Amino acid sequence: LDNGLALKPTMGWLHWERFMCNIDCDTDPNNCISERLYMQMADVMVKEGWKEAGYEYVCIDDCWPSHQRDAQGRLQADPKRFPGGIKKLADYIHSKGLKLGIYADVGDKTCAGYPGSLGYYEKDAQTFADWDVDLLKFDGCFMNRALLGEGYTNMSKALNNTGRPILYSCEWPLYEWPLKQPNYTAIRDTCNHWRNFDDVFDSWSSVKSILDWTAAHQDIIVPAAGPGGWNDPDMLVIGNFGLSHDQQESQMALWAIMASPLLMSNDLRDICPRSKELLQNKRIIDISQDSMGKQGYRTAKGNDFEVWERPLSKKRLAVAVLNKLEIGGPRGFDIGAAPGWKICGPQCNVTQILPQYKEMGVQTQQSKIIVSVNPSGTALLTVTPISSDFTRLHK
Ligand SMILES: OC[C@@H]1[C@H](O)[C@H](O)[C@@H](O)CN1C(=S)Nc1ccc(F)cc1
Repeated sequence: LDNGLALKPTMGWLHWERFMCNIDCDTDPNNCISERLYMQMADVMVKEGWKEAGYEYVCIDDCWPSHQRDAQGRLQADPKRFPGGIKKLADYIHSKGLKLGIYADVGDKTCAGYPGSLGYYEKDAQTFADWDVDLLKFDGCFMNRALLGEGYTNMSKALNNTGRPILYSCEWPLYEWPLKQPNYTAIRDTCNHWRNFDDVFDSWSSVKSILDWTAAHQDIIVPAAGPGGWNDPDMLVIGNFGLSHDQQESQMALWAIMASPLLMSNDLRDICPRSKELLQNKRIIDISQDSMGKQGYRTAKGNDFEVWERPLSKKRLAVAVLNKLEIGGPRGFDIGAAPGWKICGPQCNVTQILPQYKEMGVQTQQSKIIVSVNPSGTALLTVTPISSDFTRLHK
């Protein structure tokens, strides 16, 4: 969507996978969906280097509203859980130099049964603009599938008509695939990023299913990605409970290769240091945020390895090698066998980023570079060609 936003994949935090629809603030005040949760996350994001690393949007998901619209027909936050209201929360988030995201639904109700926006697109868009909201995640539940496109495009226009730049995150293709293959040109024209596939869960099988779906549909979805519009494979679940450290490295590496939004869903108030270091790894974030904005894709698969590659600016290439075998120990893979290796001519610089940082120095087309990859883990590297005139001029 050409609204000047999401020129790089959106980075931030989104409550859903970790906090879901926990509205019991009486017995669980620290984890319920309340203004306090987002204010505390914002505080931590500033204090603990998340903002500095690039994480900017603090996003509310489902279950924030009251079940009734107000007398003017406007959505309103649950008064007990958001006593200050959304505008005041946005002011607080902005005072921290961060941006606020909110959630609504194209149909009659949200997926959790709160008021939907069908019939209220203009009013809800104006309400969010009046509250100084910076992002809208627009879900697709309780909607006639044949009318999804109309709904998503009408809300896109409504947001634009408010005059406030609001990043528009859609679930249009996810809900349309069961009906027909979505038109990704229309989707890119309408949204800043779009969910294509099932909700992520805190498990390796969930992350694998998202990668398998993405690879199976890459010819259709990858060309649609670029500055202003991205494929959204859903939240980062790094820092929670279900992924081993190797699997966390796999999600971080492959979400960067896929040019995916980096929206964490975890508890930043209580996260293990290794996960924090991984999520704040500058070299991986640089791949994700690369200025050329071209999505990577799976280039090889075999012997229970997968190679995913992403073209980067300045003729560089990011290469990720995923070991899909979940038995045995670390296995060696020759990066020289990666399809993209042909860019290493006559020479190239190779830097390994995961599982640990290692400068591998100058290599040639014929180099044999064996990287060790743990079961369900990923090795992530960048390859930088050294052109011959460079070498001649810099002898
Ligand atoms: O209610 C909101 C929740 C999150 O926003 C997800 O990111 C959205 O994809 C939708 N969503 C949920 S749980 N959707 C949903 C998931 C499973 C299901 F059987 C019915 C609805």
